Amino acid sequence: MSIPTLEQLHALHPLQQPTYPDSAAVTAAVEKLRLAPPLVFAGECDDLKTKIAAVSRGEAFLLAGGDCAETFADVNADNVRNKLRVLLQMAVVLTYAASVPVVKIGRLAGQYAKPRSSDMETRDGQTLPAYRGDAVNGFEFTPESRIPDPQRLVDVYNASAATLNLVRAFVTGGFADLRQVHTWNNDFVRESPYAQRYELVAGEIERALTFMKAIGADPDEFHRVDFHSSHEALLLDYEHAMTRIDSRTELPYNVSAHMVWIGERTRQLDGAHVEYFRHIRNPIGVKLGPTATADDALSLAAKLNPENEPGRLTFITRFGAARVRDGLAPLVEKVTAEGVEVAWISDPMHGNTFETSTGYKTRRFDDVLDEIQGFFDVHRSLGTVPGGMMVEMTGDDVTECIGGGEEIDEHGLAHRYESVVDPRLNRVQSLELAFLVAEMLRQS
Ligand SMILES: O=C[C@H](O)[C@H](O)COP(=O)(O)O
Ligand SMILES: C=C(OP(=O)(O)O)C(=O)O
Repeated sequence: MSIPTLEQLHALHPLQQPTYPDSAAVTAAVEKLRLAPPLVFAGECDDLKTKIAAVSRGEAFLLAGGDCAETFADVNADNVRNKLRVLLQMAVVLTYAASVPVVKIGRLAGQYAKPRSSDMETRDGQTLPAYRGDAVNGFEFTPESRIPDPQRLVDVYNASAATLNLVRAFVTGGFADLRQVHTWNNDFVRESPYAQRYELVAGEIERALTFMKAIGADPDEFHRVDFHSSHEALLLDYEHAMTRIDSRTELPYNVSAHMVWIGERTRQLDGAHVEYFRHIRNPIGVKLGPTATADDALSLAAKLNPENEPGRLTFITRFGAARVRDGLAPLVEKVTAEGVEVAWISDPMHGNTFETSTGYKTRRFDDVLDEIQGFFDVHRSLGTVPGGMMVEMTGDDVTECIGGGEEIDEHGLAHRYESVVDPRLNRVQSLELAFLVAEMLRQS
């Protein structure tokens, strides 16, 4: 099946695309990207697909995490390492407490484009185009900065290449070695009860490793981890330009990330995003929010995974804590009854956002936790598999979400609010979540 041309996709009027003032500059950027080396290889995407198939059978748990929106300014070693470190800590906690392998996926090395509720933003009486991520325009609230610039698509490629290069170096070059479990915790807030709890887990792992080594077992898996990249494939100019035919199979793959997903706002069955996604062979995700019906899910599965290939399709559900129990159950029930192969993942962030009286977009830690609990409850009651979670988090001590052990309140948000779009769990909240979800996983 050959992939549609970019012109054919644009003829379907894709939603959430920027309006560029200079179309020749868009063509030039796209042509440049078409010649760029791949960021990932098709074989790596296939490996991830196999792992997600195991997730859907309940043999592994998927942990996806990273920024809501990456920024070019944050492409540096400290930032990438901090994010990776918390993800590795979360994965260790989940693996140790629940005794299941964890498939690790970063929302990184490409998560630069954001769908927005409104095209325009007004501040102090001035109205400008909304910020749509560094892939599109600048965050600075000036008319010049908010003009969509297609050169940014090339910048996304370069930033993603630099990030992925660092990630690959970290995960294979010793940083992710299990013998570093203590080191990952070194500069953690010592008073945090979760850092202390983590120390206990790390101590037990260390003893187990020493024992294994003593009996002559020191497998490769102790020294390196598999880590995968993902992002919302929103900007079709970029995603189409980053699609290549795999020389082994002659099939098209998006080579900008191992896994890509379709957002809640662009999952229309006859829309351009679904049309593009049905042609690529990567493992793919689709967000399903409270307006999704079981028939929507079935139609999406039929179109995106007609061969019902295990690991190909992941539904990432984001109903909100208040609606997850009633809303998710009918979907899972019908999709399962129809024999559809799918991994179910909870996104406990996007259905739980609200704005404080002081103007901060935030989420309550308790709502995030409750949505995941609801997700587990639904799957437990139906005998299906709660496959994993995708969270917006950072490795830094930001104050963007309310609650958690540190008890950040509305006033505390101002202390260190750095996200350019949606609020992320900070380091302590992320680790705390991992311990609480590990408990749910153990019980399920
Ligand atoms: O990350 C998701 C969306 O891009 C985000 O929630 C949209 O936010 P908005 O409603 O402020 O546009
Ligand atoms: C935009 C996102 O989510 P959703 O499509 O679910 O709103 C996201 O995950 O960044």
